[in-house]
Amino acid sequence: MPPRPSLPPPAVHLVVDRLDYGATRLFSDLDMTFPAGQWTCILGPSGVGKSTLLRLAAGLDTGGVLGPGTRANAGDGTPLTGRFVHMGQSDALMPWLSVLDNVLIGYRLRGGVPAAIRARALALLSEAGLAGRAGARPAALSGGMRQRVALVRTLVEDRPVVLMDEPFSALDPPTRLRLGDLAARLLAGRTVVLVTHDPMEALRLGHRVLVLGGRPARPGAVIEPAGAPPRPPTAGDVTRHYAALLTRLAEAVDSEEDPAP
Ligand SMILES: Nc1ncnc2c1ncn2[C@@H]1O[C@H](COP(=O)(O)OP(=O)(O)OP(=O)(O)O)[C@@H](O)[C@H]1O
Repeated sequence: MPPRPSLPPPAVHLVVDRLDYGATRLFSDLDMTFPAGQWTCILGPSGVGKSTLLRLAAGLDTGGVLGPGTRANAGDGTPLTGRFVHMGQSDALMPWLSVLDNVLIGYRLRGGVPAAIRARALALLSEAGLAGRAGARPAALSGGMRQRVALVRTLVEDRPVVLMDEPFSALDPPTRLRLGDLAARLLAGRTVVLVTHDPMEALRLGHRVLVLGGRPARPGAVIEPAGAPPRPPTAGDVTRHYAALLTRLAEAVDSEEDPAP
């Protein structure tokens, strides 16, 4: 059984009246809700704004000029502070800390690491194929190993809302499959927003799958594959939606490269 989150998962409500980078308006009149306890997987062309959307949901600085109505809250309007964890594209590992201390850095900064959390971190490192690496420094690891450490750090945080930006991108396909299953199992019942470039991964892991496209960027129609995640790659609804999702992605890429006059 996955551990129960210490707090019930809220929905995430993101409103962006506008976000500009110079003359480019990345978002305008965006209003999205990520339902409580579900995985929403977001795909879209490179540069469309997926990482920025995730940063906005996390309340992080985007470096852009925001409209005054921009806000990210729980579905009931309360702040998300302390209830989410954000895993960005960079692994953000501290080079001077060991793998285990990197995984536990949130607890260390908050004043202490309970013995049960330390044991859980070690168990998760083992499940992520990093048994025996707990004492290593990040520089001694491959890119895929470092990404797995960042994933374990995210999982150990035990937050009801999890925002992940391409968490499996540096992994070989079998490891990617295995760690996707691990994350789905451990994060069942949480509110998860996952950015990925992999339609198969989105259809395997998502309760809801959508493509972000256009400029300003907008979410397309939501696909809701049947069955509980993680679905095997051969699941009927994974294969059934795969071609349509690829087509939607290709259309979104085409519209980026060849905007209408
Ligand atoms: N701090 C910034 N200053 C200027 N432009 C920015 C900044 N951050 C993002 N952008 C621009 O905003 C757009 C969206 O970036 P973002 O990283 O969100 O895209 P993405 O969809 O996540 O791309 P990828 O799939 O390649 O990771 C890009 O054109 C990017 O160049």
